[in-house]
Amino acid sequence: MYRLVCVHCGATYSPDQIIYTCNRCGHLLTVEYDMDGIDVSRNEWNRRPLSVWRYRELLPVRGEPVSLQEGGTPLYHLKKIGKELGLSELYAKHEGMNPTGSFKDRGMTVGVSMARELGMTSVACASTGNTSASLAAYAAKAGVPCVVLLPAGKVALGKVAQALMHGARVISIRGNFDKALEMVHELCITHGLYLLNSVNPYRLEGQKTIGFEAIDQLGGEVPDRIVLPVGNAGNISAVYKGLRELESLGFIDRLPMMTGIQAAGSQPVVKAIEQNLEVLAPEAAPETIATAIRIGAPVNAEKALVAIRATGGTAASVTDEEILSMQRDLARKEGIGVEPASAASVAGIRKLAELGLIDRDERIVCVVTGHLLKDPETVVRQCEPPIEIDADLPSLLSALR
Ligand SMILES: Cc1ncc(COP(=O)(O)O)c(C=O)c1O
Ligand SMILES: N[C@@H](CCOP(=O)(O)O)C(=O)O
Repeated sequence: MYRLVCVHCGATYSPDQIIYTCNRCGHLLTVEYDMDGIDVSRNEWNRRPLSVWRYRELLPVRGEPVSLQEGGTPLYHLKKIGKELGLSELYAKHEGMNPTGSFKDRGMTVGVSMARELGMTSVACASTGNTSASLAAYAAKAGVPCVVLLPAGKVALGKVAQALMHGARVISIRGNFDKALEMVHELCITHGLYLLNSVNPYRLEGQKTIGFEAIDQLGGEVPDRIVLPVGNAGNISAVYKGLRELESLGFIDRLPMMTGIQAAGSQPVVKAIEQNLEVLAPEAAPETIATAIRIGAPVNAEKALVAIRATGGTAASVTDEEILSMQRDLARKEGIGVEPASAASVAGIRKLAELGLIDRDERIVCVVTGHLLKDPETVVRQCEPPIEIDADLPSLLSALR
């Protein structure tokens, strides 16, 4: 049993209402379960395969989900990078290993399943790329038409390719992501499409399972810190919400310090934390090589600020050069291929460690959110091109010298 509750004024709504913001105050809604009615033990969860659906008692879907086998992503111990930073317990949870290559699949399996349960017959989103790739795939699986709005010229090639190939109607707007989200929200309200951006409370339920899995992979131990790249701030809010639920079930007895990392050219959440603002000041012209987090007015900011402050966490920004340098280090020292936005979480930890702002004994889980192949152009620009040679051994030996 659950209901929808406004995160700001507490107004409540029935779970079968198609609603994304509070009618009373305009803020976002969240899913609130009747915790006394949740009947499951940790042992029962541990007997199931590691996957979003291991945690189904804390998810809103009641029927058979629309699933592409999401979750169950690897948690890698970053031994070399950790050693360089003096952090012996540094881990990366590689969300790029989901079916469409990003954490969005955890959200979409739940969001698209709910679309079906609610009787919705078409879905839509705005996207910096990954949300659209994921929604297009899950809409294809569910057999519903899908519309996606992208900021023209600012979406990585692999992501556009995915949305197109999975059969979405792909529209590029001459404007940024924030504008695209405003437009698609209005389209959905006025024309009855189901909105599957992170303003959708059900979608975020799936994303909270990142935190559940990380704890299970650490043998049930809560990490001291969970670090996430922050764009629209849905993911950090979702992980925090999930951990609060585990705490209220008595499955964990403390919360990790929630830590958000943004790009220097797009850092409204970092500024709000640094300046102790109650309400975040949007950035009109966000810019970064990490296009996935090129977002100036994060819609989930209110929840993210609570998550960071309530857990004694922090927020920090990293430059594009720091992001790319960590993308190369993860690839070359650890064998982990991620897109630029994803490298931001580990780049942020490098920065915090170098500034002496974190304890070296901490056990830290960095969420790396999307796969390297999402943005091949940024990869190729950083690397020497292949050498072309004649097809004979002497030419090969000469090239290798
Ligand atoms: C790869 C990647 N990392 C991080 C983010 C940021 O997540 P959020 O918007 O939930 O803060 C996004 C998109 O939102 C993304 O696509
Ligand atoms: N990075 C995201 C942008 C935010 O989308 P949201 O629906 O999670 O808020 C993307 O991939 O589009």
